Amino acid sequence: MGRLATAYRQAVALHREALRRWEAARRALAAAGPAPVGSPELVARLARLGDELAGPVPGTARAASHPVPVRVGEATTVDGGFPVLVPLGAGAHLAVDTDARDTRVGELLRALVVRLLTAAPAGTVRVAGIDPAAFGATFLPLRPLLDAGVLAPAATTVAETAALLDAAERHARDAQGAPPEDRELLLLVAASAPPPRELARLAALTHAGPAAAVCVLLAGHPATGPGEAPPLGATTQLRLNERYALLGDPPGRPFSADGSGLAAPVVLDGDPSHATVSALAGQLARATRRATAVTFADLLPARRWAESSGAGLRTVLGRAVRGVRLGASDAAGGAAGREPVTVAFDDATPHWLVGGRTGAGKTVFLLDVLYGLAARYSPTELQLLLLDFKEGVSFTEFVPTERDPSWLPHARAVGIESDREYGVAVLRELRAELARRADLLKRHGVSKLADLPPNARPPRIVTVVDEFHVLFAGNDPLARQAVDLIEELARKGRSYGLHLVLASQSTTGIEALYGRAEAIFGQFPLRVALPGGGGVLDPLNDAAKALTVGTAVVNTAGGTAGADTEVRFPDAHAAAADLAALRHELFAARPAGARPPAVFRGYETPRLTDDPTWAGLAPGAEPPLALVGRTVDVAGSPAGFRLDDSPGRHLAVVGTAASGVDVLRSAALSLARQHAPGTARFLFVPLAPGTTETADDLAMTLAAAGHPVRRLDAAALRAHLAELADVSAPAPARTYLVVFGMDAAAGALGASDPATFRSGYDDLRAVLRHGPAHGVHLLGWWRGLRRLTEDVGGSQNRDDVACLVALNVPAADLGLHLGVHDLAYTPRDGRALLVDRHEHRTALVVPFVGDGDES
Ligand SMILES: Nc1ncnc2c1ncn2[C@@H]1O[C@H](COP(=O)(O)OP(=O)(O)OP(=O)(O)O)[C@@H](O)[C@H]1O
Repeated sequence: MGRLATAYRQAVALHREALRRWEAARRALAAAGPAPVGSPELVARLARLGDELAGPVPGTARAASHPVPVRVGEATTVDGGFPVLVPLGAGAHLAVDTDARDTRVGELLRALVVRLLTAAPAGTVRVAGIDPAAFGATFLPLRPLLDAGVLAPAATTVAETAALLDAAERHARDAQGAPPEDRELLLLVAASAPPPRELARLAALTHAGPAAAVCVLLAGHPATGPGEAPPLGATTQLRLNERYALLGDPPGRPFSADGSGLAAPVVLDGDPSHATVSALAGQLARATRRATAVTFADLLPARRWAESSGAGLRTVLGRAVRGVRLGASDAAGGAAGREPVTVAFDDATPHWLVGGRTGAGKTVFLLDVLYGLAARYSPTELQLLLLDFKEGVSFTEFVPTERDPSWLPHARAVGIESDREYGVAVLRELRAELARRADLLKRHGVSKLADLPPNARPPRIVTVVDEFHVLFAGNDPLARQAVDLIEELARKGRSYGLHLVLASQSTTGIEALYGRAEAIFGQFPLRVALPGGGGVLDPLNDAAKALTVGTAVVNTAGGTAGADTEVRFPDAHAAAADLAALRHELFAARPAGARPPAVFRGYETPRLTDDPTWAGLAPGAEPPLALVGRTVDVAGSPAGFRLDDSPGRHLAVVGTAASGVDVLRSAALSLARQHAPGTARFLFVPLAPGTTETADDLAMTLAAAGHPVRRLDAAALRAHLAELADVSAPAPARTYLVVFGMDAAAGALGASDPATFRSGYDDLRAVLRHGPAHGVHLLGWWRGLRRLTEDVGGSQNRDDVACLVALNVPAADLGLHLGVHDLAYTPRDGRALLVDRHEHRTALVVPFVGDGDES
């Protein structure tokens, strides 16, 4: 038999598997029958068969578990040529004795990479190159594959090669432990031989067997230099001479009986065209995108509200990103595996710390988690407190709005663009809840929530604080309170089913945390690093370095290296319609009598007439309530003062801010509403410039409601004060003296009466002391704190005006006036500090703004 026929038989034997799949090829073989060696007919049939045998059906070869026949070139004989294929894939490797500085070798290696990738299903083969001799140039023509995430940047230094081999060995170990269908092939292509140590490691991989799912293409082996080249396992050897390549026997499927290899010299295939490489890269990138797309539906359970939160809360966050990190980037391009990644609030991970620069997907991540939880647990199992400190819309979708009156039934309180005071109020509520739960556990004789009988078990509460660094900003008393509260809640919350999620762009450099960060964050074992959020991980853990938007590292060991899972999570913003549908579904299923969450919107300007407390005011209330705004607390409770008959029940509004007028107006209007017509009189004294109109408006409004009203000037004010100060006179009707710009009365009040030697201030102070007992109350706006102090007769008399609304007054001055050290107040637009000296009450409030249509 001629050499051609022998080689032909060898080739057929080698490709038996491929032939089985190729029905057409089998038929061609059967039809071939005996043909004379060298006949043109046989050569033609061989050529046809060669085309068909060029490889398996593209995209079907499971190269990780079975070697795939891959074409290397064409054998030439005197009778003609035929394609030569070698087995490559798990457990079958190739070595070339010349390195890629010989262009034929570089071309061959690139052709093999492209063919193997073409043969295998997308996402099942990843490629990493080693190219110390040409500094990676061998792989440059494959650049599109790099961009598609299939090819890792080539390792060119010893360190990079060693790191790559670390990853490859990890990959081999993981693959050996994985079921064959889950393995993916790592194709390691050494364009030239690495240094001896690394070469030995590479050689060892060729002995690791098919289960390691590694295929090595090693050029420049055996090394020509001194020293023994390490023996390779299961490797087809290719030797180059000037014109041809000589192919050794493939492992397990020898061409020859005596080990001499293929009897015909081979002309190696040239470079794949750029178009081929680009097309393949495009196709793989598309397939990767399809395969890695994680959708919002992936996060949802089969049944709504079917889970119990007894032992903890659990939700699916996304899918694990599969694959080895090869060098600086991930050759898998972050391909998502099938395995869902679950995160939990339980004994092991009671609290979470989330980091990520702005735009890294923090809001999306939080929405994914919140909807995932809300779909699994009913509101009797889970409640949410959501706090956002940045300008934005993070949690707006959970609260009723005009456009969408539904809300998330789990949400108890939602703060949007929150004030720090609101944050502290929420934390205080939580601490109160913690105390209630401690009592409950004690009564049942158990030490943690999970041990309570199901019918007595309160819901777990997850509190999310987005941009929490704002809460701790500065080093003022408020920041310290916040830190204290967080520390206590973090320490004790675990046992009581209270869980915290602190998210921020920066977790370092928070002054108020100095010396305590470790104690606090030590209670947050679950760390989530989004892009730019590596700060939540251990400084030695760089797992978050190469993250892209849509992926995160989840670490369950406080950020220490080795406990990382990279996860791809869906873009909740892109699935807004699905989210809304789910929210509506959950809303429709809310328990009977469910109430919407308490909402605090930092930017909102409340109006008296919209306030539910105003609506509930009616004549006959004793003592009457002077409403001035809303408290910055969880419930948004009314802010005001009860004007009873004890000395000092007067209201001073202090500060130059024009909103002082609105505060007085709200107080006067709300008081008027609590008196039947004719039972209280209102004396309006507009002294500050620009207040006449407001005073007149108010006077008209109250008169229309049947209340006796009068407008006074400064002189008349003094006369009335003298009258009202006379306690021997019969008590007048309930009287409210409403003074806009009390400080402007200095001239009128300061002068002493030549007959009695009394000044207006003497009368004023008498009214402040004794007025309330006679039904007389002063409501005054002072533009400066010093004037107020002087008017009441010095700070020793400050209790004579016990109700204070401080607008833009510096905290230091205010603290001095009140005799309070370390007052936590930062004056700003739209906020005021309410102080009731009798009730020892201090609260940040949002004063009502007037709209002129309270009538
Ligand atoms: N899983 C994802 N897949 C794809 N795109 C995403 C994903 N998560 C977020 N994005 C996109 O990234 C952008 C930023 O997301 P997001 O609003 O959550 O960022 P953020 O960290 O909250 O930003 P900021 O703090 O500035 O508000 C959005 O355009 C969003 O669509």
